[in-house]
Amino acid sequence: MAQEDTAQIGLIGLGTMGSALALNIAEKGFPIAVWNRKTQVTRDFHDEAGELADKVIPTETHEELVAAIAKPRAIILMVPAGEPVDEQIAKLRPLLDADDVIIDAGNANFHDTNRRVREIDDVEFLGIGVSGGEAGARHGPAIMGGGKKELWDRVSHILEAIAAKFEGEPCAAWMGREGAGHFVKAVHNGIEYADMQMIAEAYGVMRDGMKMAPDAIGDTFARFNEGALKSYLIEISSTVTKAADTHTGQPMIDLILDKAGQKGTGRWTAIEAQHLAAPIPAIEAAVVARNLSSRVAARREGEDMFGAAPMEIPSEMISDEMLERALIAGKVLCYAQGFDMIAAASAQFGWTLPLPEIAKVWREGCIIRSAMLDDMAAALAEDEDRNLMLAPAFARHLREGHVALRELVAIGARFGHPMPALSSGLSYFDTMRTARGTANMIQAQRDYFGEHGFERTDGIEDAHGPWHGHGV
Ligand SMILES: NC(=O)C1=CN([C@@H]2O[C@H](COP(=O)(O)OP(=O)(O)OC[C@H]3O[C@@H](n4cnc5c(N)ncnc54)[C@H](OP(=O)(O)O)[C@@H]3O)[C@@H](O)[C@H]2O)C=CC1
Ligand SMILES: O=C(CO)[C@H](O)[C@H](O)COP(=O)(O)O
Repeated sequence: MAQEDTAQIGLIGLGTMGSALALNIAEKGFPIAVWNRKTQVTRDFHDEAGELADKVIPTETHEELVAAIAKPRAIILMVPAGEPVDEQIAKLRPLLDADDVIIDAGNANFHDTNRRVREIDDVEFLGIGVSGGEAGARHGPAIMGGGKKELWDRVSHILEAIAAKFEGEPCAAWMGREGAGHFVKAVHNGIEYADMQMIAEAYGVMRDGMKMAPDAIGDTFARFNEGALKSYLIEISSTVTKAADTHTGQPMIDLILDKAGQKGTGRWTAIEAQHLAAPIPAIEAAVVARNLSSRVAARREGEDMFGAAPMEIPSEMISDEMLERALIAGKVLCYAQGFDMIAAASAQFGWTLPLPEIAKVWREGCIIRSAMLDDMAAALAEDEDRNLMLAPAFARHLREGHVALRELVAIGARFGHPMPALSSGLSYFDTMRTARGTANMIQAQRDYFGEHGFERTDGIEDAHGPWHGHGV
């Protein structure tokens, strides 16, 4: 086939995600012009594109890139969030026409996307969340779009073509105005953090409490993946636990330092949840767990002083089945918290975020894809305002799973296995089924020291206690 000389779309940033996305776009039949900061990367990318090379137009300047794309142009940015995005926008703006659109497909902070939508008045701008890692970007990611609907409609034929499909339906949809797509992607990543942390906690129980070898742990995760837990994260947990290091032949997992990295999306979700007063304790606990994991030296000092926390758990007290049931309950609670936060943002920002559609988009392609998501989409379509834990299908999982979750968390406390996400999930569950909580004590204390007032159970509002000589 002859080399195309006009591209239907452009892409900046041929790193892990950008290169995979560009090949996916080319493979779906859309000629694409590409540019990368290091020019050699662009040349190598084109040289290595194989039979897709004819659909890839390598360019070495922004001017060349812009000239290679059919009008009205669409250019995807796939560079690190923050300054690199602003820099690329600044370079492109003088070269583009008013109806051209820059599409930031990285993991931007949605506040930055809101700002860019407001500030960029000479070209169009869309912010889209893309999930699925390298393999997803190459063969079908989940895509969460944000910005003007008419702009989304203009490029959606390309985005839907490259997206993952669930029973033929593209996992790509418009979420709402401004930074709505990046917001939904951030919450996706928050759920991802919590789910990963819960799996890591179960792994810790198997490794240190049940003294299981990595291969056996991998087999257990593989078994979990045949039931209600079926999901990408459980599947890859099995794969990574069973892999051997090519240099030493030892289990790879044993050679990885227990210090988790993070690029920001989980933290942004936790921070935003506080602004929204949206309760997402399992997600927050997962962010804290990553932060704590980085305190390697301090943890070693702690172990030297107090002794290692995790102890072997008597075999009659623990089982695979308990772990599986606890993880099922935990997983439901991760998603319930995430969707609750999305609903809170929808109300706060006036975005009308489409909750059932979000669950549908997450059914394939993304990192948190799971067999539960189709049922979640149905439950949210039935009643968007109901917390997912109250929907019959998920209430059933929780009825069956919370006993195991409770036993596991109790065992964790007794035998020194930290379970920040699982225990936060349990605590959330218990709080959410306690009609009479204990915040009356908080209110009494606030009123005592600050005359803050409280609402009485008999309906009297802005009441005060008798502590300083006056009541009601
Ligand atoms: N990796 C993943 O699983 C996922 C990542 N994302 C998001 O996608 C985006 C890209 O991530 P990823 O592909 O993993 O990152 P990589 O580090 O693999 O690639 C980064 C790319 O951005 C370019 N770049 C870096 N800094 C600048 C700059 N200042 N100006 C211009 N170009 C720059 C690099 O160019 P050069 O070759 O010249 O260094 C490279 O092409 C990020 O926002 C990330 O959060 C989203 C979903 C999943
Ligand atoms: O968006 C992603 C997956 O959905 C990226 O892989 C992201 O980098 C994951 O977050 P972190 O690096 O903080 O673990």
